[in-house]
Amino acid sequence: MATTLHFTKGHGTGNDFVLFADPDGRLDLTPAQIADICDRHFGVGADGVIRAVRSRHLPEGAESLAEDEGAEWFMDYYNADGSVAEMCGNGIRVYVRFLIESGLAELADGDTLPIGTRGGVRDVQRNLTGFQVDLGRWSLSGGEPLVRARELPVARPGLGLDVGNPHVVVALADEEELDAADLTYIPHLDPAPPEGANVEFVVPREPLVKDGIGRIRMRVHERGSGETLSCGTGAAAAALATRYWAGDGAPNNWRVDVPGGTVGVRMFPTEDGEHVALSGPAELVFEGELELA
Ligand SMILES: N[C@@H](CCC[C@H](N)C(=O)O)C(=O)O
Repeated sequence: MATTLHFTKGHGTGNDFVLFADPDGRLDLTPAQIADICDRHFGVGADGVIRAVRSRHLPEGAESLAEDEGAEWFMDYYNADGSVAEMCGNGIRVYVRFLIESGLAELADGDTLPIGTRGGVRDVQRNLTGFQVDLGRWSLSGGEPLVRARELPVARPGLGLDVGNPHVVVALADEEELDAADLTYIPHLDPAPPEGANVEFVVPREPLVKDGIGRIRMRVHERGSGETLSCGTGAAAAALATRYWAGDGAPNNWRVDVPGGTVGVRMFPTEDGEHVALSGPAELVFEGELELA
């Protein structure tokens, strides 16, 4: 029997998502259905699918509620190939906007909305660029795999980081090299992280620091989705890696230019260690209905 799915299409700096509300957790899509929806030729087309479900209806949501009982809503996130991801920095801003505009949640200026994710509860606030999300504590994930991308002259060492999901950041020689990389192919990582990784390629802007703000340009190949116009957690990982490479005195505020626009990254101390926050726009562009097989 066919089911009709009412969906909203949204994006954050061109990283695009199909969102739908399933408050009681009745509509668990299969990986094949998600891949069909995300197909840019035969489906709606998107980098990922986000289901809005109340945390109490999912086992992972129960963990979110144990962490923060205010995390009523869970961001059930899927990559374009149907695989599950722990977190999505652009997606969570778009998700919060979707919750607000659907009348499912409220968020006044200065207030915080905690959202359950597989990477832990994430706090979202409004800000001048749209929304800011505290991505929580970050860590070096220990690996420095050699990364080889098509059309690049040599393999380069990457830096593994965890910002709730896994990333490997690679510094390239210059903008020419960044433009030349063919990210329609999955970059080859040696050794390959068992859980896979999103791979970010970065170059500094000239100058790297202006008015106290670090500036980089980034392209990304996302695990499970391919090259995207932006990746929020990837931008955070790229800024953290660049600050790490720059050494003492490097700034804690960064502007990351991606093919779909610009996002902001900020590192700040908290009682439980340094956190990294991401800010940027969140747009809802159209609504539609589709028949699920
Ligand atoms: N586009 C997202 C990241 C989505 C998940 C990622 N592909 C993964 O598998 O970890 C972002 O904006 O952070």
